[in-house]
This record gives sequence, structure tokens and C-alpha cells, in this order.
Amino acid sequence: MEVGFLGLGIMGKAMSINLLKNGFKVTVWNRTLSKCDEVVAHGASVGATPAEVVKNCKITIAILSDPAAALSVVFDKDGVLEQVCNGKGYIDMSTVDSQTSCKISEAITSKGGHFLEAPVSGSKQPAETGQLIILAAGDKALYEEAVPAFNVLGKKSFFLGQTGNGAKMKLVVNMILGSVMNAFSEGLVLAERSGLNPHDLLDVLDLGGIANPMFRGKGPAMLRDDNSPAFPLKHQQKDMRLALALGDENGVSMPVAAAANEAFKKARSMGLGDLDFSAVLETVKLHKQSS
Ligand SMILES: NC(=O)C1=CN([C@@H]2O[C@H](COP(=O)(O)OP(=O)(O)OC[C@H]3O[C@@H](n4cnc5c(N)ncnc54)[C@H](OP(=O)(O)O)[C@@H]3O)[C@@H](O)[C@H]2O)C=CC1
Ligand SMILES: O=CCCC(=O)O
Repeated sequence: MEVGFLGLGIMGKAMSINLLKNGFKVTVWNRTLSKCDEVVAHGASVGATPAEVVKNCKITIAILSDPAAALSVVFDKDGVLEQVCNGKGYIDMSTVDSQTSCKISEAITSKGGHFLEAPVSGSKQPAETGQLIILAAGDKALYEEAVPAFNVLGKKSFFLGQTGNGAKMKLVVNMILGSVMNAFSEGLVLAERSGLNPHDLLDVLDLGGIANPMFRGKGPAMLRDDNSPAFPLKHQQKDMRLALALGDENGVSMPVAAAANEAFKKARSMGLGDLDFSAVLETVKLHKQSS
């Protein structure tokens, strides 16, 4: 199967290499061309523009930073829309809001193409090992066609119905994720400042009812001040912002998520946006009691 792939950031690089390792022919494009080199070394071809990739491939996958990037790659000059036509499939795996997804869907389908949104749960390592959770919605036939690729990229794919439902599900999941990361950060600092060994806290948490892979995976790195990015903090803040907007639209009060969003905004203002979202810990460390 031949697929196009737009966006070779942390996720796109890992996912496209994974497809290549599993026998897919892949044509890639990235705004910063040099990021294609590593994927080309694994056997990918390069398209000069998103439009060229779509022209050459029946199905094109994208995973880009945010709504602005997702829209730009479709609607701008040399974008996806210029070559979408009957029989072409476009799958956007970026984390965006449902409005962005619906706008892209309408444009693609108005030209005879097929559209599926398929944001993912899971981070850099699951992307490398094909263990993502795929939250698809939109064109069911395109979903069925993409299942062989999804089986390589993920451990489980969900088809959630109409376009927008995948985006919403992803935002709800990441709203919880971001809120939990803030509570976890506060707990680590509280343990240390109150005279406990925070490594003991990690051990206690890991044996109890709120044990989870995130505490287990990120906790030790956070205690070492290692915030090398798997999931960039700027993207987590974008997801909190979009989830809060979804809360507004639906009249859902989310004070915990709102506070978490403020902490991520603070972290961005401290220049931590490109670090892992666990760097929100630094905002808790800022506040020291004066005697
Ligand atoms: N990292 C993670 O753990 C996860 C991330 N996600 C989501 O996946 C998406 C990608 O994340 P990730 O790979 O981490 O992000 P990165 O920041 O590593 O990569 C972002 C990608 O988007 C491209 N891009 C940004 N702006 C534009 C633009 N205006 N036009 C064209 N391309 C653009 C970048 O190109 P360039 O290289 O030129 O900057 C790059 O390819 C995001 O929506 C994120 O929320 C979902 C699950 C997990
Ligand atoms: O969107 C990113 C999710 C990161 C994760 O699930 O660890």
C-alpha cells in the first residue's frame, strides 16, 4: 500500500518510519525539508509540496501541530486541496478542534475526495512501537481502507461516527491528561517540600488505585529535571485551550482544567513550550514559602 505523509515532527517521523518498516511505500513532505532526511534513509520518497504528495498517493495522512497548521497545509498555495479529487483519501491525525476538522472535511468532500479525522492517544514511544490508540471519525469507507495502516500505527482503532467526534474524544482525553499532570506535579513538589522522599511517593502511587503508565514513565525523569520532549508542552496547552472551548460550547464547568490551562500558559511564558508537558512542574517549583 502506498501512502503520503505530511508532517515529520516527533509523531510524524516515528509513524512514517514505522509504516516503512512494515512494508508500506511512503511519500513524505515536511515544511522544514531537512527533517525528511532520516525518513528518506528508511526508504521514503519526498514530495515537493503537499499537493504533489496528494497527486502521487491515493491516501495521504497528516499529523501537524495545531489547527492553523492543519488548515494551512490543506488550503494554502500548493496545498492538499489543489490535487484532491474523486477517489483520493485524506486522513488528518493532528489534534485539532471539531470545527477545524469539519472545515477540512467539507473542502475535501466538495472536491470529490474522502476525509477521515484520526487523532491519536499515546506519545512518542507508542508512535515508534505501533502502540497508538486511533480515534477515527468521518468517512467509514476510508476508515476501512486505512485499517491496514492503522494496524501498523496503533494497538487499537476506534471508529466514532461523524466528523468531529474523533477531535472531541481526543480533547476530552487530553483535558484529563493535562489536569492529572498538574496534580501530579503538585504532589511531587509537596512531597519534597514537606520532607518526604518523592521517589517513595512514586513507589506508593505505583502500588495503588491511581497507578498509571504516565506516573511510572515520567515521574523518575521529572525528579531528574529531564524534560526532553515526547509531548511538547505547547501542544498540551493548545489541547487544554481547545477542550475548554468545547466545555464552553456545551455549558460544562471545568474549573480544574481551567487551572491546569493557566499553569501550562505560565510554563509557556517561562519559555518551556518546546519541552515535554511534564515541565509544568517548574511552575509549581516557582512558589517558595518565605519565612
Ligand atoms: N507528541 C505527542 O506525544 C503527541 C502529539 N499529538 C498531536 O500530534 C500533532 C503533532 O505533534 P508532534 O509531532 O509532537 O509535534 P511537533 O511540534 O514535533 O511537529 C509539528 C509538525 O507540524 C509542522 N507544522 C507546524 N506548523 C506548520 C505550518 N504552518 N505548516 C506546515 N507544517 C507545520 C511541523 O513542521 P516543521 O518541522 O517545519 O516545524 C512539524 O512537522 C499535534 O497536533 C499534537 O498535539 C498527539 C498525540 C501525541
Ligand atoms: O496528545 C498527546 C498525548 C500524549 C500521551 O498520551 O501521553
